[in-house]
Amino acid sequence: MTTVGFLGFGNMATAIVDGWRSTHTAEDARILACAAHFDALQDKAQQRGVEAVRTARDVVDAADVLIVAVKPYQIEGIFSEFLADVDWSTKLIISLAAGKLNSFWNELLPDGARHISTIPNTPIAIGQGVVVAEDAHTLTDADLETVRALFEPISTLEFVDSAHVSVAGTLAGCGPAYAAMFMEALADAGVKYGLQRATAYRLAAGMIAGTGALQLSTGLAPAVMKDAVCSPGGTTIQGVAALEQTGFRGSVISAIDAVESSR
Ligand SMILES: NC(=O)C1=CN([C@@H]2O[C@H](COP(=O)(O)OP(=O)(O)OC[C@H]3O[C@@H](n4cnc5c(N)ncnc54)[C@H](O)[C@@H]3O)[C@@H](O)[C@H]2O)C=CC1
Ligand SMILES: O=C(O)[C@@H]1CCC=N1
Repeated sequence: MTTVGFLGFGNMATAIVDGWRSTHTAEDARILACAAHFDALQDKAQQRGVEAVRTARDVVDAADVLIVAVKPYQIEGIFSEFLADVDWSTKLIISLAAGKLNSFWNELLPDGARHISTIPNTPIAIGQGVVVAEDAHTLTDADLETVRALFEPISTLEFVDSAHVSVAGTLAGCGPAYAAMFMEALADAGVKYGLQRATAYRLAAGMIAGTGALQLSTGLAPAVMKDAVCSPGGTTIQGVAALEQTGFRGSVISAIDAVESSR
């Protein structure tokens, strides 16, 4: 039986376990987790059939697959407590930490450590995530099969070269926040015109889900999809023109710029 250990059990770790539970993935694994506050962890873990343990060292010692789900800036401090005392070649390490790539892990861990850097996103909680994985890693073929077995049932797993893994992770990993803001703005507009908020959310979310599914299914360029909605002299093009006046596309690109320049 594989033991999967979560170092940190916050938003992303719980989303992954929720995704596994909703897709009957990793059902025969023992799953354990630690967090900064044991009492709060116990509730979250118990609800999900996860064993709560007190320290990072407890997780590391028990885990065959170690999922690093603490904030990126915490990693070195946490690992320094036991770095020299662990046989890292016995562990498959999956990092979720934004900005901590293969080169970081190569420097932190001794030769022979088996690690891969990924950036998941929150829709993984319902089995519809995107996981960006760096194509430079130190995993064996068998380890890669394990990564696929854990992530493919709950996400689209996309391997990206080291030079582009950061922006890919930003687009897919931070993107749900921006998509949620778009949904909120559409709903606010609906409410402004008298729609019930719950109705407005259903409409906005269904529209975004359907538009994404249409693109994935047809492979159409988003520009073509937009043109198909804009009849000549029609109403949608009025909205397109208004969005351009306030720099809609430029705003989105600036958001990605802001994330990338903060790394
Ligand atoms: N939230 C998201 O949408 C995404 C998050 N990530 C990455 O996932 C990682 C976790 O992010 P979130 O889950 O959002 O953060 P979070 O703040 O929700 O969870 C962090 C967890 O680490 C625990 N923790 C803090 N100090 C600890 C310590 N000394 N020892 C053990 N556990 C400790 C906290 O108690 C908490 O359970 C980050 O590295 C982030 O870059 C990556 C992609 C998307
Ligand atoms: O904002 C964050 O730090 C994480 C990284 C990717 C998405 N959320």
